Amino acid sequence: MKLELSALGIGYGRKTIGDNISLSLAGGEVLALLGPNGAGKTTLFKTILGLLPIRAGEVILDGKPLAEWSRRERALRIAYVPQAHETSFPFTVRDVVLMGRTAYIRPFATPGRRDREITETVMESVGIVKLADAVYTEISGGERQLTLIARALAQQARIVVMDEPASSLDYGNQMRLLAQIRQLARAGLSVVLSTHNPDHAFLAADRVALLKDGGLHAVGAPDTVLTPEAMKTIYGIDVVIGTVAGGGAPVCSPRLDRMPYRGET
Ligand SMILES: Nc1ncnc2c1ncn2[C@@H]1O[C@H](COP(=O)(O)OP(=O)(O)OP(=O)(O)O)[C@@H](O)[C@H]1O
Repeated sequence: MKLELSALGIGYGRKTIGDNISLSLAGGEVLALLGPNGAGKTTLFKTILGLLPIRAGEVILDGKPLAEWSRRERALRIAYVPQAHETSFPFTVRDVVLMGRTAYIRPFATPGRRDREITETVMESVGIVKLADAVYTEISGGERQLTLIARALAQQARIVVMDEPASSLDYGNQMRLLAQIRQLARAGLSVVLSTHNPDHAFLAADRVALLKDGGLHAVGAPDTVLTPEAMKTIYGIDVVIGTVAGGGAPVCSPRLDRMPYRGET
């Protein structure tokens, strides 16, 4: 399963948000998308998913333009983890996860045993079994995020698009999610995730794409793209990037001597 964006233009109505975005995603690859607030990450994801119209260029899914796949065919191939703050009806967590099986259930049919088994398995794998009967609108932001991740996994698509999947998770769940993303990639799935944390890209991504001012600023391996120069250009922050002794992963750390509060008493 391969996803290709070719000179893609994204936006809303007459408003252009991004242009000339060309990217490809291979099977088994994890791509992290970074960029400032409002850069267009969610807009790009929604365009890839067919939720927003393509303004220019093409999205090619497995050799065929996105528009030529039916909604159901797309759902069998691409799963989406939206940002968790988007509201929803008061379903139980189990029902929300089961919704990931929709594309597999015939119209007017009820979920079968296999759908229910897969639902239980993915709830187990993201650690939300104890929440299964809780009402989705009455759980925490992080628990909602885990529920949406489980729903996407239940969909068993070959491509998973995740919009800031770690943003509300505690430190343990962030690391477990990143490990799970690597596990999905090892199983041949492709994952695109947006993140505001460069360390997450170092931990889990094969490639990084930096989105800025409506276009791709850089695409490549995390250690070639996430440089102090790029962080300064994208976020306006001076950082150092290095590996922590004692087995730590590469980290991006702000330079204390350049922090705005430097000099305060
Ligand atoms: N429904 C909409 N109609 C018109 N413009 C929109 C709409 N939703 C978002 N925008 C605009 O599109 C731009 C990109 O928004 P988007 O949500 O894609 O950014 P993002 O990179 O995901 O940001 P963040 O990191 O803050 O989540 C923003 O300037 C925003 O104001």
